[in-house]
Amino acid sequence: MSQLSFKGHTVIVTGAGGGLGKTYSLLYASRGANVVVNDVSQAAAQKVVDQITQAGGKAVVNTSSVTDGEAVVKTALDAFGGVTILINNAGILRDKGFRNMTDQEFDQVLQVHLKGAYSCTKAVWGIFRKQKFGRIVNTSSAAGLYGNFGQANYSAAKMGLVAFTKTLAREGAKYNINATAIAPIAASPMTETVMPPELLKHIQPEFIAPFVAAVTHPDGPDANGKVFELGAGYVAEIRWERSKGAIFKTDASFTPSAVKEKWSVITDFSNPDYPQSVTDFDHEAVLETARKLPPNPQSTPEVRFDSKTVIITGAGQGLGRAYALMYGRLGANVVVNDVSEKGANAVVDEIIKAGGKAVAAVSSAEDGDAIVKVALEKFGGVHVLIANAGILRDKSFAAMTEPEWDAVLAVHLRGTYKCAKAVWPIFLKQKYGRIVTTASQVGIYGNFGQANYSTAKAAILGMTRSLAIEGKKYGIIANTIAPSAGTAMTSTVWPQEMVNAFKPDYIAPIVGFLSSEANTETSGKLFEIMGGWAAQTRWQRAGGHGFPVNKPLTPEAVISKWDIITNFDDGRATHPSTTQESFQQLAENFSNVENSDPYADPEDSELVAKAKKNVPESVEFSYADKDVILYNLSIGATEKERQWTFEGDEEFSALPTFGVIPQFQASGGISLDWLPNYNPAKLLHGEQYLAIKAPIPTSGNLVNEARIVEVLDKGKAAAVTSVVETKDKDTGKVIFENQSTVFIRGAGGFGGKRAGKDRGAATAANTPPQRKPDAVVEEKTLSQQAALYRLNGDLNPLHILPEFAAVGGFDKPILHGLCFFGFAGKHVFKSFGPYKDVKARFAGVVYPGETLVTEMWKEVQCPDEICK
Ligand SMILES: CCCCCCC[C@@H](O)CC(=O)SCCNC(=O)CCNC(=O)[C@H](O)C(C)(C)COP(=O)(O)OP(=O)(O)OC[C@H]1O[C@@H](n2cnc3c(N)ncnc32)[C@H](O)[C@@H]1OP(=O)(O)O
Repeated sequence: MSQLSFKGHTVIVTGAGGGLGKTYSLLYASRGANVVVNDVSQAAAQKVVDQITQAGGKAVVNTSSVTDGEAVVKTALDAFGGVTILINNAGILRDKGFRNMTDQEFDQVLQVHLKGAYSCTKAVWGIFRKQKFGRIVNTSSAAGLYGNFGQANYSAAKMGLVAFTKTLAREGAKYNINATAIAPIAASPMTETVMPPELLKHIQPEFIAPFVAAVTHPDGPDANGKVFELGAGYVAEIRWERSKGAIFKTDASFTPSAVKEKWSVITDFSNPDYPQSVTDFDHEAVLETARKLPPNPQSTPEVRFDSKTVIITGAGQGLGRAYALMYGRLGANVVVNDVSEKGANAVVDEIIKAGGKAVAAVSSAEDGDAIVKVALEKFGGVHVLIANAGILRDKSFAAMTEPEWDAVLAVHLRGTYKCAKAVWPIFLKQKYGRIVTTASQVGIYGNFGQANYSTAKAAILGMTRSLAIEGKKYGIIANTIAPSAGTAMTSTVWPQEMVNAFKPDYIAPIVGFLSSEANTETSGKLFEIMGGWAAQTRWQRAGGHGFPVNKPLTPEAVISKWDIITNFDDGRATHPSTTQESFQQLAENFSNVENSDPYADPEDSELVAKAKKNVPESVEFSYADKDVILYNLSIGATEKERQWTFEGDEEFSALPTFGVIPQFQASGGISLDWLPNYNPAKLLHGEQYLAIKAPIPTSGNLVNEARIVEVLDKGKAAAVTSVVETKDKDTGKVIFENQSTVFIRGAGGFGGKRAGKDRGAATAANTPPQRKPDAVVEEKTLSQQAALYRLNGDLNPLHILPEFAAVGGFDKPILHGLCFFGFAGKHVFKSFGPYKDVKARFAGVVYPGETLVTEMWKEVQCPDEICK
């Protein structure tokens, strides 16, 4: 495809003073875009702008904080009169173990990554809608997708951006606004602080920028709402994969013990789904199945919470209330948190009346310390945290106000953070704790009108995964649920019928099992739950494509491999569940070095280098049974050997050395007239190597690719070796590899190198063992052997015209090298059976009618590990 141009586009790149942002800016500018280089460092941004303008590009500096999106966009409007592409790239790190992370460190990271992306996107959104074009790239991270040690803040922000992207994609689609999330691994001033230099050299930002350019170009591939992992030349899409899940009867037998009994069904991914949105689910079928089920079998001992103290936030009604009542029934000390004193007290009364133990903790979920204080004062400890509190402020992104964004993020995300933070030291100390946080299907798949809510919910998932990792060795287990239940919150958006069918009571048992002592294994996982159905959801990653690391990557190259990057169905898809697993596949690409000219050799003279570069067109070879029979006959097969001479024989086959025939026109067609004093009559076949890589078909269409691999100057003569790969034309499967050396007398002395490289089996020594041969076959060739062999395709007059042979220095025509090669190959086959490769040096000429003697030794090669 022709080079993508960004002429007429204005691109805002945030955090563009270094690393990825700088690389994006340079690439866009080199492709004709106007670039707004945003960075809080004036000096760094100016440097990038200078570099662009010196190269003839157009760019301006903006030093506003990304949380002031209006100011960033104003620079674009002032300088270039518009904006078409926004790359939300700015970011900071404040890595800390969760125990030591300060609120400030948490807030700062969320502020720059999440609020920054929100603010800049908000500022371009109206413009994009009006002009009916816009491209947005949000920068996520593997740490967000999978969680990471010491990055609870960063994981939250980065996972939040995934859902933000998915919601923007839904809302922007009809305005031709596309949003894409990337999880790049690249060396940058930010990663330099956390990664070893050895690693950094492999993960250059230049491998990321072409992808970003490709997905933001108007003619780019469809990446709207999609998420990609990329780095070190490797690129793959990831998507959600959901287990079929388990269905429970929604009666009194739906308990945590019943959930335990069916846990392996919930987490069974043998027949998964790939939902695209919150609506990709057959509610009615689930309810129908649930209704018909017998009471749920219970595991023993019963899952209970005696002497465990459980904090539930937002427990005055809905889901939180259902949880509180369940825990009360199962023996727990229940701390009922709610902002509503009335709501909290009512639930406490209900629990106590039923014989349970409970206390109200009336405060905002953001005041985690106050809630934990109540638990400690009343019950002397805390073992379980169910972070459930939440609010909705649904609005289309165009209409959403900053307070609406902030309020939702504060209650859901900061509330969950503050409560987790408050219980964390207690959990660490007692080496026990269970956390269940609340995401939403909206946070998994994105949803129209819920940019704030989906972002907050996904952020909770990212944070929880980091907590699961950090808590592991302290017996702390943390999971996230995405419940759909009829609650006061959902009743504003759901029809009444659905609210009734999806009772909060049907979520509680799953939460109960996850938060119980009985759950010792499941941590950092995500579950979708509703109406008696529960399933696990995880990432699936396409097999992806590894671009060669020694070649600059281009947007065009990315687009050319789009089908592979986004193909989940070619059997190569994986399920990374940690940053380490995610990174492994990227790291495998470190060694993906493509030799643009695999046969180039720095020692080659200009003459030779030029000859090697001259790659002939591929040559096709079609053949039928009779070509096989002719070949077999021409190397001495008889009418009695019907497997070689009668096409109707059950074992009809080609003799193994037939492998030299399909390639002959390709290797023989390589031009040699560039050699000094080249005379075709002086050419002799010097050596042949044949590898048989697949069963030999008795007819077919093959295709041959030939290259010169080596040219040696033997003083008086030249020795030229070619390599030919023969493939099945339809399947591309390699069937033969040949390496042929021709020896051209009188064409040497051109100043080339004398000795060749080790090409493995193709340059194997030809010295036979000292002992007597294990087998000897003698066979007389026919006087017309060469005349017959010619018909396989080598029409060299050397083998038929005495006058031509005379110029070559022979008093009569000589036999084709490959003819007596075939005889010898047949002798080996008859004596020892099939072989996979064969190498010969033609050390002397053979005249038709002479007798060939093949002496054979069977050598058993002892593998190193046995013989050492
Ligand atoms: C399929 C792909 C396309 C192929 C197209 C082929 C078209 C066909 O139609 C052509 C043919 O079939 S011709 C018939 C078959 N070939 C022959 O009969 C050649 C027999 N060999 C000879 O005559 C000599 O070995 C001879 C003349 C080759 C060499 O003898 P000398 O000149 O005496 O060489 P010597 O002094 O022993 O060694 C000089 C350097 O050359 C290397 N060498 C020797 N024999 C070689 C050989 N057969 N192949 C490759 N290299 C060879 C030596 O190792 C030596 O190298 P160095 O000096 O670096 O040690």
